[in-house]
Parts: sequence; C-alpha cells; structure tokens
Amino acid sequence: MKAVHFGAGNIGRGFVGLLLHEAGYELVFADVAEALITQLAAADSYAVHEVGENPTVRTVDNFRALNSSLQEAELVAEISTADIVTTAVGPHILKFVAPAITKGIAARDAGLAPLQVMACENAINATDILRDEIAALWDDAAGSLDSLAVFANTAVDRIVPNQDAGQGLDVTVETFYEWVIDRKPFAGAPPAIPGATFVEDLAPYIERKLFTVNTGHAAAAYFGFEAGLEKLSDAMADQDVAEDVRAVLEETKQLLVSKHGFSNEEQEAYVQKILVRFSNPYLPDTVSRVGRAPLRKLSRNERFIGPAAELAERGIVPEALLGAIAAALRFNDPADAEATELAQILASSTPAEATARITGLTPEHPLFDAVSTLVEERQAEPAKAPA
Ligand SMILES: NC(=O)c1ccc[n+]([C@@H]2O[C@H](COP(=O)([O-])OP(=O)(O)OC[C@H]3O[C@@H](n4cnc5c(N)ncnc54)[C@H](O)[C@@H]3O)[C@@H](O)[C@H]2O)c1
Ligand SMILES: O=P(O)(O)OC[C@@H](O)[C@@H](O)[C@H](O)[C@H](O)CO
Repeated sequence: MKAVHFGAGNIGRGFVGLLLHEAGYELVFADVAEALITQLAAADSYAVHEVGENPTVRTVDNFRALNSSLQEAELVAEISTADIVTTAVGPHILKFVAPAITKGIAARDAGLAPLQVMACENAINATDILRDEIAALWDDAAGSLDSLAVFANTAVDRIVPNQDAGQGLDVTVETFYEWVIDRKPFAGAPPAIPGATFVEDLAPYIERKLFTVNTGHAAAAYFGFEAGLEKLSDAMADQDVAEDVRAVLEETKQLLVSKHGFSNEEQEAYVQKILVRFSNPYLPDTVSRVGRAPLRKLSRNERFIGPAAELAERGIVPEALLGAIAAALRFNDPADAEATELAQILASSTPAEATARITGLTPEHPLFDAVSTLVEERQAEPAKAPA
C-alpha cells in the first residue's frame, strides 16, 4: 500500500505521515521546501516525540521524498499507482497541489481501485475545495473523475508546534490526536487506518473541531499577543486570557449544542479537555504560530466570523467572540504576511469597506455593524509597535 502526502511540515510529519505509516503504508512525501526534501530523501527514519503526561517516542520509516516543483513527472507517476493522497499544506495552497494530483489520477490504470483523496487542513470541507480545483482541470477524455478517485472530507486534530531548527526531521507533538473521516464516499470500503474514525455525518465533528479547538486556540493566541506573551501555554496561564478564552468557548458551545445536538455535558467535557491541551507546558507552541494568517482566520466561514454570524442570526449578541475578533484585528506580528496585509486594509479603507473585505459579511448581516464598530475603533487607535 502506498500513500502520497503533500506537505511534509508539522502536521504532515507529526500526524498524517505517522498514522499512515502505522497503518502500513509506504509513504511518499511531496513538498516545495527543497532543504526539507533533501533531508527527508537522505534519511531512513525520523522520530515523533509525543509530550505530555505519558510521553512516548514513535519512529516513522519506509518513506521517500520528492520536490513537487522540481520533480513533477516522478510525483505524477507515484500518484498514478498510489492508494491514498493526503494533503497538509494550508487551505490556500490546495490549488497549487491540484495539477499534479489531476495528472496522477489521469495516468491511473483503469484496473486500479479509485485513488482515495483526503485534504487534512483546518477548513470546513477542505477536500471539496481540492476536488473542485481538480475537477476544473479535469479532461473527460481521461475518463470519469468519479470512477478514478474518491474524495473524503476529514477533520484532523493534533497540536503540532513549529519545530526547533536543531531538531532535524524529528517532530514534537502532543499525545492527543483525532482524525475523523467521512465514510460515505468510500462506498463501504474505507481505507484501513487504525488511528482514524470514520463517521456517516462529518459536519458536526468538523464544526465542533474548528469552532472549539481552533476558535479557542486562536482566541488564546490573540489575547496572549495583546498581553505581550510569546508561549501559548503562558497565555493560558494568564488569568484574564484564560477567562476570555473560556467565555468565547461558552458562546460556541451554545451554538454547537443547539445546532448539532451535542449534549451540554458532552460539549463541556470536550471544552475542558482542550483547555488542558492548550495549557500543555511541555509543548513549545507560540502565539505567533497559532495566530498566523489572521485574514484567513477572520474570513466568513472560519473560526470567529462563522460561529459569531450564526449566533447573531439566532438573535444572540456574541460578546466574547466579538472581543476575540477585536484582539485579532490588533495582531500585528511583523513576521506574518497576512498581519501586514490586514494592517494595510485597515489603513486604507472605510470601516464598512474593511469589514466587508476582511470578514466577507454583507452590510445586511446582523453581525456586520458590531464588527464594523470594532474595525472603526481599531482604526482610531494610534499605530502601536508590535508586542
Ligand atoms: N500544526 C497543527 O497543529 C495542525 C493541526 C491540524 C491541522 N493543521 C493544518 O495542517 C495544514 C498544515 O499546517 P502545518 O502546521 O503542518 O504547517 P507547516 O507550515 O508546518 O507545513 C506546511 C508544509 O506545506 C508545504 N507546502 C507549501 N506549499 C506547498 C506546495 N505547493 N506543495 C507541496 N507542499 C507545500 C510547506 O513547505 C510546509 O512544509 C494547515 O492547513 C493547518 O491548518 C495543522
Ligand atoms: O493551523 P491554523 O493556522 O489553522 O490554526 C493554528 C492552530 O490552531 C492549529 O494548527 C492547531 O494546532 C490544530 O488545529 C490542532 O488540531
């Protein structure tokens, strides 16, 4: 069995690659980072250090590595005979990996089982986004896309911080993980991945993950950044930050319980567990990584505006989420390209224009005015040096 995985970064090596390896797949990593690919191609194995209460070390071997920019022909050949293709590159990068996957599917022998494609990104239905990119490139002369490949949405959960440069290929991760995959596209024959859970209806799981783990995480990052803190666990140790995060998760709990029918107790237990995960002192995670790409995080269907908009549509003013949105608007990490772009939008637009551009909300939406007021307040603040 062979899996081709795009994106040999934190989650690629520390989670998706690890689980596929443990499921018995031979791995081919594809990435554009030449130094990383050279290192992987020269290595026989790397270690995944799971840190927390019960630390363990797992070894990943039986992998190869290809530069997806420089070795496209080899990559297409690998995909044409693979069983699985996964990605962990970031939702905005899916369009760049689609061409090689499209060519690889087109080159498949008709006798092979359909390629199983799963995007492992933090976004609602990321695999659908990838499938749309592939479908747009697809030439029907190569056959029917749906008979040559199946596309399954997934929700992936494991905190994998940026790694210390001196660590080589080894990855430090938390002990917790969850990989939930939509079972329906596999028509009764899902891949055998022991660490994954297959479900009939992914929507509740993916929204619960994004609107609890990622909403809470990003809130901790932005409140922590405002407080001048660098480590995510230090942000969670700050009582004011922790209370603000807790209040945000109370609001998303209200939405998730009423929308998806999770019981209050079940959702509360989920929240408690992730608060402990965020506070893991063994995990060297930073507010910069967790807060990265604020424009993506403030977009319409993402972790803040998504749940806040739905609460507003139900007549609820999401005060705590609005507080987190205000903090996100102040995230001016100079190392983050989207933070710079956010600052430019705020500096060059009216409050209404900036609100529409940043959040995708329309002026008629019940959340629009509240966010626009925050934008205006942010614009009125004197330019502040990064924390
Ligand atoms: N790190 C986590 O805790 C975590 C957990 C769950 C989900 N995710 C999601 O996984 C994805 C990756 O996150 P990450 O933390 O591993 O980021 P990362 O930056 O560590 O890894 C991304 C990798 O993708 C590579 N890449 C970029 N463009 C590419 C291209 N065109 N072709 C092939 N490779 C390309 C980069 O070189 C990098 O090695 C994101 O969608 C993220 O939201 C991350
Ligand atoms: O990857 P992002 O930028 O969407 O979000 C940053 C973190 O919240 C995220 O990577 C978490 O660590 C992860 O989603 C935990 O499962």
